Amino acid sequence: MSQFVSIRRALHKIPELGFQEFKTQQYLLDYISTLPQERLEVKTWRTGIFAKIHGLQPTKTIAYRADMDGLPIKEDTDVSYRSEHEGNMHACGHDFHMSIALGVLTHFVHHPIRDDLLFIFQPAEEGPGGALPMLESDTMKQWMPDMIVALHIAPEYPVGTIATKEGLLFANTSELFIDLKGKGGHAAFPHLANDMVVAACSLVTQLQSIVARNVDPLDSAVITIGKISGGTVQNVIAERARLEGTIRTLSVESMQKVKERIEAIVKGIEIAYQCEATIDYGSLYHQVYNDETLTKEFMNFAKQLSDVHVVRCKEAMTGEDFGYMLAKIPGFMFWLGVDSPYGLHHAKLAPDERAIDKAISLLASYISWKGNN
Ligand SMILES: CC(=O)N[C@@H](CCC[C@H](N)C(=O)O)C(=O)O
Repeated sequence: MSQFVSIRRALHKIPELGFQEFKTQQYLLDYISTLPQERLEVKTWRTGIFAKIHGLQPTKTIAYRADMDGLPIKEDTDVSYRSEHEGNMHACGHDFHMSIALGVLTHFVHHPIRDDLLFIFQPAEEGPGGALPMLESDTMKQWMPDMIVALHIAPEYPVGTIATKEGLLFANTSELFIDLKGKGGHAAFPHLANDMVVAACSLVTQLQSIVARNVDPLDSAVITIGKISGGTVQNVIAERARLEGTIRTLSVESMQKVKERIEAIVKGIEIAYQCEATIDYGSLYHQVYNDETLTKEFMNFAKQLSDVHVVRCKEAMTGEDFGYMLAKIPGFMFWLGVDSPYGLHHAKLAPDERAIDKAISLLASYISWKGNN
């Protein structure tokens, strides 16, 4: 087994939620401290890490970003290295992203190139978002790169395939939390209460009409309610209910429109169910918009490699706070095929680890080429 597959397995065992990546950060720092230090400079930022490799005669800085957090999902695999943090799982591949970053970093510590390289280990991608505050940190201002690259595992593509496109790759996202407060009461006397379970069910159904009836069909949007909670016991009418979800839109205009419609529908629920409602949009993520020139150049570069198959994909309704970095720094993100029968955010996600060494070798050759030219 390659060194970076065992690193991935070690990281897979210790998934931590956003801004709680303490063990993960320590693991990465411990590994980085074993490397030759002459050209390395390492700084921490909250639970994240910046690692700079000083180039031989730098003309620019090339950055590579890997996210670090896991998800609050109970792993349902029987692999020997499954999560030891009950209830948390690396179900979005960030364990892959980090081990690949360490592999590329290790390569360049041993084989420095002309340009400076900056490795960014970023916390809290799944929420509340580490990219924006990290971008505004003093270290980032001091080491601001000239270009930036990141990847995301893609269960639907075979190992050896990468997929990307110029321009828009991932959607604009906004979290969505709606709290409803009515009047609880005895299950036998519904006329004396305002039932928030019924209000919540009606609200979920009405929210689905927004995408169907208010968004331009040629401009995609998604509203997903991933979690509903409410009530206390089977024979008590619920006084409170909470909906937790996410909004995805391809355009900024549609995001605005969707929010206006959510607010109007929620006002209607307040009137119809004689309750109070509050809406919280949580964290927002900027769309991932790939630099046209750099993406095209990368795709052309990768096409020349015999063991890489390049696909020009469609945009996806996934979100990524890497979009904030791309809004400021030219660069791109690409999908890395890992061929799992279960998708991202699934408790049985089983990415093929052969993708790790393939990604390290692709990135090492691309960055060597880019950082010497
Ligand atoms: C690649 C990926 O799966 N990203 C997450 C980002 C979540 C953003 C935020 N918590 C939200 O739900 O809006 C995704 O769910 O797309």
